[in-house]
Amino acid sequence: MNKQNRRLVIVGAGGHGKVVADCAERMGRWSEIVFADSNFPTKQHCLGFSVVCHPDNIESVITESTDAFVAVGDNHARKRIAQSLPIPHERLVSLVHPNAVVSRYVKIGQGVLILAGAVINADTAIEDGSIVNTCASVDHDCVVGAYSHLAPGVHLAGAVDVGQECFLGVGVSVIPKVTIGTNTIVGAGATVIQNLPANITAIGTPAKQK
Ligand SMILES: CC(=O)SCCNC(=O)CCNC(=O)[C@H](O)C(C)(C)COP(=O)(O)OP(=O)(O)OC[C@H]1O[C@@H](n2cnc3c(N)ncnc32)[C@H](O)[C@@H]1OP(=O)(O)O
Repeated sequence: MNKQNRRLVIVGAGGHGKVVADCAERMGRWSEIVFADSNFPTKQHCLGFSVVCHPDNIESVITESTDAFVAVGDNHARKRIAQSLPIPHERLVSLVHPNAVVSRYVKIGQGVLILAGAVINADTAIEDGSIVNTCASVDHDCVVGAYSHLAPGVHLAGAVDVGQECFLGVGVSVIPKVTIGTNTIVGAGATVIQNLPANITAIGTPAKQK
């Protein structure tokens, strides 16, 4: 990709948006990074990058040389926004921080974020719209389902299957071969030692339904 010609529009200029912009800048692939945010026009800048439009008007700033990224922490909102963006799927880019260690045998979807200090080992899949946050690790043969979020310091052992739109809070650990059902939340600091069903919140060590 020619850096001279490409612009990145980040949707969401909140705290998560700052981390995303910093990551994108470090990647050095875009000549210009701007935001679309629902507080526009009141909010004009974020970290020194311009806020150029409201997300409802994002079409006005998208050209053939524009890529986009949705920097919204809430899994369901991120999915909804990503799926309604007026941009070809392949230009909903994934961001991998240069200080993440990602095996070349990892399959990464569109709109994925992998932040500094993350380690992702071989034969793992990180599906569309997922977040592997700062210093999280995902070991061999795992699946992180679409629009899930592994918060900072989450550790997945080998062959863990995290369903779609799950949220694992800061510092969660998961032992090998565990499956976590779709849309389940695991509270900060929990240790998951057995399968968790879909649509629950689990906390504690060992993790149990709240
Ligand atoms: C860069 C970033 O910041 S990324 C974002 C990272 N964010 C996180 O990691 C947040 C993780 N969130 C949590 O752990 C939350 O506490 C949740 C989602 C598990 C629960 O949230 P809520 O439903 O609002 O629960 P609430 O705060 O009302 O607590 C309910 C009970 O569960 C307990 N509880 C809540 N979270 C936890 C937890 N992680 N571990 C153990 N107990 C917990 C509370 O002490 C409370 O107990 P009580 O009823 O005996 O008083």
